[in-house]
Amino acid sequence: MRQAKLYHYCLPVETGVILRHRRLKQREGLIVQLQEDDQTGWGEIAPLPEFSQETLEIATQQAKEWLNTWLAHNEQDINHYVPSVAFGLSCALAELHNELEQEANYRAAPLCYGDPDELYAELNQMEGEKVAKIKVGLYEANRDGLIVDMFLEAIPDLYLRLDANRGWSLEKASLFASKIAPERKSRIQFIEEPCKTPKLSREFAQQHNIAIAWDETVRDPDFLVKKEPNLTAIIIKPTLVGSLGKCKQLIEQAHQQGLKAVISSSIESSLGLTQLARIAQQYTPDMIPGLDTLDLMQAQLLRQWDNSDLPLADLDSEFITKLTL
Ligand SMILES: O=C(O)CCC(=O)C1=CC=C[C@@H](O)[C@@H]1C(=O)O
Ligand SMILES: [Mg+2]
Repeated sequence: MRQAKLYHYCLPVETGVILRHRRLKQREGLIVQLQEDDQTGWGEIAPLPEFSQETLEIATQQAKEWLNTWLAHNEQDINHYVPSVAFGLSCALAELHNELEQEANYRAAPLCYGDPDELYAELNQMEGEKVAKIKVGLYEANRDGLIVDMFLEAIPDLYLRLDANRGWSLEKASLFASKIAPERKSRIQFIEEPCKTPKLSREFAQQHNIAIAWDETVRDPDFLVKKEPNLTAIIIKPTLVGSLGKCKQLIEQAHQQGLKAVISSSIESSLGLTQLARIAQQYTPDMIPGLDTLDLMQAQLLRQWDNSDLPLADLDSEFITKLTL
């Protein structure tokens, strides 16, 4: 006997600089629940404005369509659906079939939203491998370079991930690089998409001997995982990429080529985020995932993130509405 439920959620958030061109005040998405016999599976479908191609309206329409085919035992291949829908449904199916382990990797790389002092305090308390992520390309390249170099000098066991979201020209990226002491460059694990095009990013990496990672490029329709000089990692944001199966394939291809694969958030609620932490633990166990986004929200949804003090909202809360299928 199959049952399916679909909910809409809307949570207050303060995304600050993380989304660059748009400051979200609320994060909206869908929650799906599948039940079969005595098993249950949950999933989150939450297209991210500015990053996802699809709107929430399209995602809702597609989710309803798939759920109705599933209820009729005639389900369609989820890979034919938009990425957020394919991902959320595949998580619900994976839970239903007990294919997603419970153990999670909660060691997210702390994100710096602009105030270096805050990150400094957090890093000094961090146990084990020290890895943090800083957004660059929002202020002057010169300033970014000085701040990054200061962190690397002040904390000798620190590794940094940087993210420019294709914000720099080659000149600006070079100005940034000129501020980093040569002996500290190797502690930049990577810069995600430093320049406006992948071609310029490659040129930058080669000229300055700084590692890069693909994030936006992974979502290009003709993207193929390929080892290249100075490329160390690919960033996988499942909500933007698609089904769990597709993400697993990308991770395997990256590992086969000696590249790292980093599971990263698209600002999902704690429901989706804890699933991402479980996916990271299961498929990229040696890699700290990029999941430090829960604190942008004012509440958690249905599932508790390790050690978070945010209130936990349930299905009866003001943030959730049930939809008809
Ligand atoms: O990857 C992480 O460590 C956290 C998530 C993160 O940085 C992002 C999430 C969503 C949109 C972005 O601006 C940003 C990114 O580009 O990677
Ligand atoms: Mg990025």
